[in-house]
Amino acid sequence: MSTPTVIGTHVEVRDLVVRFGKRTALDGLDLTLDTGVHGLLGPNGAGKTTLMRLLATVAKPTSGTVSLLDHDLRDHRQLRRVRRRLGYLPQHFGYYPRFTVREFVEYFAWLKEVPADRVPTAVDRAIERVGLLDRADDKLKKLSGGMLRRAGIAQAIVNDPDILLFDEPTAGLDPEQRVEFRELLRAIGVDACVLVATHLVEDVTAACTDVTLVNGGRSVFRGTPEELAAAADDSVGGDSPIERGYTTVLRAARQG
Ligand SMILES: Nc1ncnc2c1ncn2[C@@H]1O[C@H](COP(=O)(O)OP(=O)(O)OP(=O)(O)O)[C@@H](O)[C@H]1O
Repeated sequence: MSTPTVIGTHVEVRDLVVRFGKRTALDGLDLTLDTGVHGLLGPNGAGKTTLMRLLATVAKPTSGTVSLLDHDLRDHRQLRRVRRRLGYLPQHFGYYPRFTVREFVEYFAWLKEVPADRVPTAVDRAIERVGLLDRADDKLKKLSGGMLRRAGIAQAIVNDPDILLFDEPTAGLDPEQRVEFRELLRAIGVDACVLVATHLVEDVTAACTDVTLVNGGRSVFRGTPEELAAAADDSVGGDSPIERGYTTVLRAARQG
């Protein structure tokens, strides 16, 4: 069956709760996302990775609903269709060290059921977009940390996904690569829904169309990077307006 070309809402999350024993990671989170580059900010333990894992369909909620591309994830066929249209770079990703960059990206093309005749072109294009073509035949174990991250980005984009989830994608990238990565985000975000969890507010300012701030498993702010910067209280410390806005909103949320 072919992939539907008409896409409604990309991500629709309602009253999402995730508990690990007594610990509540997500506490009634609501989120709707469509095309664009969406930043996900929040302090350590806020629930960002938990949310990413749910959207990547590798974990299930305790309660609440997740709808992706208007598909019901409880139905196996719909889930499989959605997975073909997803890209995910986890915070810590596993890989076979003896795979070359090309083999690694090809493997994900196969997992995403990219048609066999399109695989070579899709793999080359993904590797080229992260600037690793000259290292395409190197084994992963020979790459630097930043290059490995770029190989991780290449696997996430190889199927030209409609929903792209990046968890801390710029960790380990050098400044030039970070700038290029943000350009890549902006280009992909024209047609796709890109969600980027990060601690680097510069990434949000430079690349995101909007930002969601989570704290204690709840969304405490949603707006443009400019609106977050405008929320800043002058008495709050920080090196940039958006850092001050982030701290101001967070403190207000903590005070209830
Ligand atoms: N597998 C797990 N078992 C138990 N608790 C977990 C598990 N995964 C996450 N948690 C808890 O859920 C909460 C949210 O964790 P999560 O990793 O989603 O936060 P985060 O916002 O991604 O944090 P960070 O910025 O440090 O990466 C934390 O309190 C964490 O300890």
